[in-house]
Amino acid sequence: MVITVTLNPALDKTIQINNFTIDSVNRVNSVRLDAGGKGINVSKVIKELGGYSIAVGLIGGKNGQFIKKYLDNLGIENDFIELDSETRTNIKIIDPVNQTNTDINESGPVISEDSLKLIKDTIMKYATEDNVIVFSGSVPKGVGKNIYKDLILDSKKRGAKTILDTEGELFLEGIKSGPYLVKPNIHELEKAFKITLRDKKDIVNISKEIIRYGVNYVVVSLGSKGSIFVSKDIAGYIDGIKVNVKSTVGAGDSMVAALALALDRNDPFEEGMKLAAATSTASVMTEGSQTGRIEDVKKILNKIRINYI
Ligand SMILES: Nc1ncnc2c1ncn2[C@@H]1O[C@H](COP(=O)(O)OP(=O)(O)O)[C@@H](O)[C@H]1O
Ligand SMILES: O=P(O)(O)OC[C@H]1O[C@](O)(COP(=O)(O)O)[C@@H](O)[C@@H]1O
Repeated sequence: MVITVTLNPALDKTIQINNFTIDSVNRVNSVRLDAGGKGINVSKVIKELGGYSIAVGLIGGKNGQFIKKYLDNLGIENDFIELDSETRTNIKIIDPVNQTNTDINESGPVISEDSLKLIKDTIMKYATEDNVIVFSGSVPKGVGKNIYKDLILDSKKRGAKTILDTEGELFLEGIKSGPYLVKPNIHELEKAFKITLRDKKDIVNISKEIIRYGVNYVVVSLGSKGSIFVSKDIAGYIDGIKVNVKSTVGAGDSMVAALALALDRNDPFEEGMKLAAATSTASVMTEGSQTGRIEDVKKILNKIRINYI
């Protein structure tokens, strides 16, 4: 089974504005609200792909209740620790005219030591040989940068497979614990290592450095340009597929969802990679942080080709 961990969930508020302009008054065309946060998005996509997951995390206030209800309505099992403070709201401004996506993400509430202990205990309850645990997204204020590293080490000790999708110091610390798979996007990689990645060769080289920490697979997403995957023995890329883009929010989460599901089913890695490419492509065809549609995933899957490097 897949367990998704979202320490900093969000109510995603997607606002559509034609010709969005900073330093000016903008008029809103439409607003939609979705339960968000990276792990929660992963659970939503796993459900759409016909899989099963449990969403674990910290929620609070009205936004937290909105998220819980949203998941309950979708039939996604969840095991949240409830906080006194409010879950954040993340604003996504979509401009269909200029084809831009602007994310304004709040940092989230302050977490007490007691709540942190409760969530750690909850995660460890699920850290067994049968489970794949996905750790993704930012963490709320007051939570140390080594949180993912510690949780991954403890989960691995108990036999669970782990996936890490985060950025900055959380990523740099996290990889030291040797998660089974990591999925940075190219910008996150450049920022974390303070380097410029000019071509595929540069991406493969930095991925090999990450593998030295005991990571089995590094999957680097390149937005509309597709993705690159690297393990100790193989490296390959999948070109991006041109589609009608409605919102890129949650594209990376869709990729992680397919990879987690494939890992849980013991599918060959390359099959999981193809599903990840198709699922993430389908996700950009829907509005807000909604998942891609399974019919689109199936159609796109036929077009996905792996090119070995
Ligand atoms: N504009 C796009 N057109 C087609 N596919 C896209 C587009 N943006 C993202 N994707 C798909 O989603 C995957 C993840 O996107 P990316 O933006 O790199 O992730 P993240 O959301 O983590 O930043 C890409 O590898 C690609 O398969
Ligand atoms: O935890 P972070 O890094 O602030 O990200 C949270 C945001 O990321 C999302 O999960 C989308 O992530 P991706 O577009 O990278 O897949 C939103 O739903 C949410 O608002």
